[in-house]
Amino acid sequence: MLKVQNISGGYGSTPILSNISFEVEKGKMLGILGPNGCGKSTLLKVISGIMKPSTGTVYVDGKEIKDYSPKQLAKKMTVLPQLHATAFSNTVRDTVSLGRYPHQSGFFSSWKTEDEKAVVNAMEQTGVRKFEKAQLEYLSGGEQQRVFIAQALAQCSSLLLLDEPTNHLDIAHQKQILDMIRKEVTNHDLTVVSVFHDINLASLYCDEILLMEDGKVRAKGVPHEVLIDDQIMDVYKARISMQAHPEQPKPQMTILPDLNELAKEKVITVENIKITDEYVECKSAFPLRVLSSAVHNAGLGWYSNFINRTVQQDYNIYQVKEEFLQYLIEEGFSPTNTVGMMTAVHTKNAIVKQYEAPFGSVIVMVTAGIGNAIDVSRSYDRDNKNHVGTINTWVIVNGKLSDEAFVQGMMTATEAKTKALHHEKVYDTISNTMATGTPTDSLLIAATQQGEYMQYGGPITEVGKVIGRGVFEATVEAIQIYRRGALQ
Ligand SMILES: Nc1ncnc2c1ncn2[C@@H]1O[C@H](COP(=O)(O)OP(=O)(O)OP(=O)(O)O)[C@@H](O)[C@H]1O
Repeated sequence: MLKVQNISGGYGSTPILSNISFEVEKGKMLGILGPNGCGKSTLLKVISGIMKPSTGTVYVDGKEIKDYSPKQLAKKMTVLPQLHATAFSNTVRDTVSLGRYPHQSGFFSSWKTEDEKAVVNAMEQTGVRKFEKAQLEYLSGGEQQRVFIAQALAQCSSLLLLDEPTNHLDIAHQKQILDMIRKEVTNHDLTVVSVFHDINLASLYCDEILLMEDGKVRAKGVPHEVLIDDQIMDVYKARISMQAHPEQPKPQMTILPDLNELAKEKVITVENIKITDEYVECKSAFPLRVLSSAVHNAGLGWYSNFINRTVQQDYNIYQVKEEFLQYLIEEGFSPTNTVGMMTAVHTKNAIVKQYEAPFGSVIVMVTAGIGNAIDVSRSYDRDNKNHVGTINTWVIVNGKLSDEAFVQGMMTATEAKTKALHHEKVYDTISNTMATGTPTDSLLIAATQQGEYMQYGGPITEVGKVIGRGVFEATVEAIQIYRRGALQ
């Protein structure tokens, strides 16, 4: 659909673009990214024919753009430049109707049903029909932007060139406009080339990304191939981290700020752990990075409080999440800053230990109810009912863990727990084989993210050695206490 070949050019004698080549297939959306001043808008001007390159060629549908008449080209291609504050004295409807000019023979003299349909449809899609009689100059920046998007859509061309289309729009309208453009791409084979400043929106909505740097193409490809931490940090000269999107296989970027307060030394010790009749609590003055399978706030996040709450054996497990949230609120815990587990084991049977390591200390907390212990390799033989009996484990590391160290730390802790069950000869009473855990065990790995950086958390790393030993010893002790009949 669009082929850009060896484009170089600039303003006067100042070169801006240098040997740019790429293609966009029909029905695809390409996002152009790059730092301020790298030449994104200049490239759009060359593609649209507004600016002549010093060398190179732009083809649309196999034909050079210079071989199209302006009207023919406007039927093929619509350009939405960056919105600048200007006073427009036109109504919204008239502004959108201007998009139909390539389809007119004499201006407005040949207004047809299909023109009317295109204008109304574009106003409805962009949510501006309610303003159709209003003067454009009285609309907000975001509303004006939507009117210009409607004008571009009313043109009904097969190639849309957009320069920061969501500039000025709030998140609901960013989503509405981009969802709508995406739908046109997917359902009606519209081809889109759009400049973005928001890397995350470009990643979410575009099939491919063209990353520019100093007037050149630094990379082009599908979002996960182009939006790589090191490459983005190098091009934008900013510290960032790429994370997985919760619903789509599209990487999302987070800025990593250089905040001084992060540098202050922060340490967790056994003094931070308090045991009441109702729960074991770890209260920190600062948030820790946590990966857990807890009841409340499972997954990866930052939290300052962890609680392991004792409940009665007849606790109604069907409304656990709602009830736990209510409990946290009543007890004065911040639901968004607390990770919560529950157990039928009395808090007085919790084992809390501190281990010193070369990088700092590690705190381990375990409560072990083994009345429902199972052999995971034989769980297919069981019913699906939940019974009382859970092993809850916390591992709190005074150190800085990578994502893989968090996951490896969980594996190391799980293996240590299973080894403790074997050491204590805990059996699955149904299969009559050695148990490996219980069906409802919870595990939490937390790290202060201060001090020594640890890339790995497996059994022979410094942190893995402490996790392995600590979880094993604490779980053995917790099982022995349980067996002494201390369960309430
Ligand atoms: N009309 C002009 N005359 C002279 N120089 C210009 C003109 N327009 C842009 N430039 C220069 O060309 C370079 C590229 O500008 P361009 O607008 O293409 O960058 P951009 O990547 O779109 O930037 P931004 O992200 O800030 O919108 C900049 O150094 C800019 O100052």
